[in-house]
Amino acid sequence: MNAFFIEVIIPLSLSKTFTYKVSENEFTYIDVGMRVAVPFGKNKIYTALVIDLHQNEPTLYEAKEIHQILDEKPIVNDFQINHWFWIASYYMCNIGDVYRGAMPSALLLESETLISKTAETFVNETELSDDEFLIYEALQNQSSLKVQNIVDILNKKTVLPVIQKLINKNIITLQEEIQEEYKPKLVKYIRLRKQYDQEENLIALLDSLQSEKRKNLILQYFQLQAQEKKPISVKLLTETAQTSTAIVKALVDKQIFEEYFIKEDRVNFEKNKIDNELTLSIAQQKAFDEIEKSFEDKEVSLLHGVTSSGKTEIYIKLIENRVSEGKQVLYLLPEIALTTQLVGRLTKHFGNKVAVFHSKYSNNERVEVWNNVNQNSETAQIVIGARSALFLPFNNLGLLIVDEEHEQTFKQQDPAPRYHARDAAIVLANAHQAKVLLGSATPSIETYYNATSGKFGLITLKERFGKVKMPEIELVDLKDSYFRKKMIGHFSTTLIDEITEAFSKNEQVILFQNRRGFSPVLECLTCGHVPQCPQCDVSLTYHKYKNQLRCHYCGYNMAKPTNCHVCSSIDMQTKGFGTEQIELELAEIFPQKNIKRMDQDTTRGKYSFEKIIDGFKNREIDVLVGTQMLAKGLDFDNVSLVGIMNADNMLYHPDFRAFERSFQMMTQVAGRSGRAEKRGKVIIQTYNPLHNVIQQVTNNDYEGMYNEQLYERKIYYYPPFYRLIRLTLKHRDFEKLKEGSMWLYQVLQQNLTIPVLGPEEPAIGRIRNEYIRTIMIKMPGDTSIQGTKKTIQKILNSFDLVSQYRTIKVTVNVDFY
Ligand SMILES: Nc1ncnc2c1ncn2[C@@H]1O[C@H](COP(=O)(O)OP(=O)(O)OP(=O)(O)O)[C@@H](O)[C@H]1O
Ligand SMILES: [Zn+2]
Repeated sequence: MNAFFIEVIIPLSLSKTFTYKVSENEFTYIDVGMRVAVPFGKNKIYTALVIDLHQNEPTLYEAKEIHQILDEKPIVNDFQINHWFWIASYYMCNIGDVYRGAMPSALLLESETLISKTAETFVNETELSDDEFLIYEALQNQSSLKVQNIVDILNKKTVLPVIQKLINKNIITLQEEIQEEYKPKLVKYIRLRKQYDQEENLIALLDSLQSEKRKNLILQYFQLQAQEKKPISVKLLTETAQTSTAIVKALVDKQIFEEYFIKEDRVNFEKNKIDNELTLSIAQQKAFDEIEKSFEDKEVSLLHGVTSSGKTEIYIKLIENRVSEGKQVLYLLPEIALTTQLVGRLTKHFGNKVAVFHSKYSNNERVEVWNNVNQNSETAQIVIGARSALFLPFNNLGLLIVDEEHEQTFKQQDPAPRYHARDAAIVLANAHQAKVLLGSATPSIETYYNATSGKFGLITLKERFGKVKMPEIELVDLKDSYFRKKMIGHFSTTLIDEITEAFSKNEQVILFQNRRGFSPVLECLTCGHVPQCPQCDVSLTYHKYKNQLRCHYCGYNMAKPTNCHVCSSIDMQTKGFGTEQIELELAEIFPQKNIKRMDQDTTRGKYSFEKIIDGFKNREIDVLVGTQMLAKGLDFDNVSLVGIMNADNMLYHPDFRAFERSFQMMTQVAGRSGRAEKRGKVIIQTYNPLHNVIQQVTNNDYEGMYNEQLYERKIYYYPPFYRLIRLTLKHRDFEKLKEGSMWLYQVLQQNLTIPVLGPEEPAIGRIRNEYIRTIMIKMPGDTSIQGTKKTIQKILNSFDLVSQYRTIKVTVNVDFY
């Protein structure tokens, strides 16, 4: 008798695929790329992916039968399956990790998933099937259900399709989702009531008003109206008239003014806005032609365009061409840059052909995009997304754009798969015979190396759009300023003067400080004790607003102590400074100004980032103080000044990329200044004004930075000349970890003929009570990478077999930088 089998991937951290038994009917029905529910382990059900159909009975175990088939058509294609296996092999992780990371979790239901009712959907009960109704009803009485509960309720095994249907109807959701609605910002505007359009009414009104202040306000209103020729916000009016909102409100109450609201993004602040028809400048057009030309013989090209050179508009033109050929386009961006701002710019050109995909989207939204891409639907012909968009079921890609390609967030660090989206995009493009365009004002050293050595095409754009000059950068020597007492808190008087000047012209300011919280540490002046995290080897950061000490690694927090835990002295002082302190100091110097902070602490909610961006764009916020979040391709037209509060702490990170990253970060932040018409200004406060990197930033000398760094990389065996693999070992038992990592190091050392370094205790040697050791392997460009990885994998497998080390967790990170 013939037996029929399928080969599947299970969404668990397992390197093997598994064989299941199917009937002959199922065998003819199933295709590669469909999902099947399968039993695995002790009575657990998982959503597995079919990658092969065959008739070879497994020899090591008896094949179980599948539970049920979940799809009518494949939802994953061969391009993806091949790409996922490539990722597993290149990044040395399990195929199950890749599958799990690649699929939206709504497509991976498993027996433990918690299901709950969607908050406000109106449900027409008569339209539900019996099974659907039973689940719906159960959720009226219970806040959540497991898949197993649903099996019991329906008294059948095949429940996943019903659950999927309810998800599609938006009646239920999976529990891990964040449910927060984004309401576009409404701005309050003011106008005189209609009857005062008539002059006699207006004169009568002015005569009747007793209060000079009120009269003045109305006169100011007219003056503004004549000047601005656009809606007048309450804020603008009170500012110009130098009066309080109370007076405005009094006039509203008296039925003289009326208030109305407009959605922020409908108001156009940009003076030289061009309508949908897009004309490239001469320089942009030239770059565009060069890119198309370079695509003729290069798979990958780099667009190296200075900040605000208008790279986005060039991308749009390139996308237009591919879309008209009927091809799919993927536009990858760092998560944080995926603002409504950019999405708006693209949808304006391509209307409903644009789909957006990133981690803050709900499960339902993600499944919808997945299905649209899979069906090659026009509504998802262009996908803008963060790195995970790379896993969507594209079957006809023509172009992949990786914007801000130097951003380290393209590399996934945890959990596996620890892939680099830029590099994985190049591999995917190859399979589709699609082209890749990398874009950046500050390319990574590796990419620039590939571009100058002829592997990639290189297109350079040196001028800003509108021929605006690059910002003028002024260095302030902090040592000198402190010595001459020209400092107010952490602000040099030069910076304060420039801020005052910007305010006087109604221009906005961005201040950059690469550290959140109020100050890094609290120190006892008597005994020198600095409170430490009990679970990690780091000192706690002081957050003034919450009056807390917090650990930035594990989230541990405690109320700020009033006296030292060691010597009981009450002389505790803060050292160093973060964004919170800058915000507070500035608020003291400029009490009337609206100062907001943008860092991890203020942007946790689904749309909190957007809200701050909107407020700033809207000019309701005068100063934005923030961490590197500010450096991600944001486009504001009224920022004339950028201040970098302290350039030095970035430079001294223990990392081979510290100088490259400092250059990128400062150049990018500086690039937010003066983007519309006028040349912007940047003040960099530093103790090292003569430091090469600071000089390179000041002179906008990317090549200088590149050449110097490349030289260092060469002599110290770093990328692009060497590829690095880092092994991280963790255990709660310090001695065991020490022994185990030494064992692993020695075996690697004996079996590899390339540099193996370590085992090293990293700068933070313990996190969440686990001690950490790292081992680094350096592979020269000319070694067989696949062969070396195989050897490493074998050694790791044997490490796992040593019984006393079995509890040591080892993670592998390929190209971890
Ligand atoms: N051809 C064009 N027509 C009209 N406006 C343009 C054009 N090209 C660019 N701009 C405007 O110039 C500004 C800068 O462009 P863009 O944001 O694309 O720069 P960028 O090169 O991506 O800069 P960064 O690297 O700093 O993010 C934007 O406000 C954009 O709308
Ligand atoms: Zn901690």
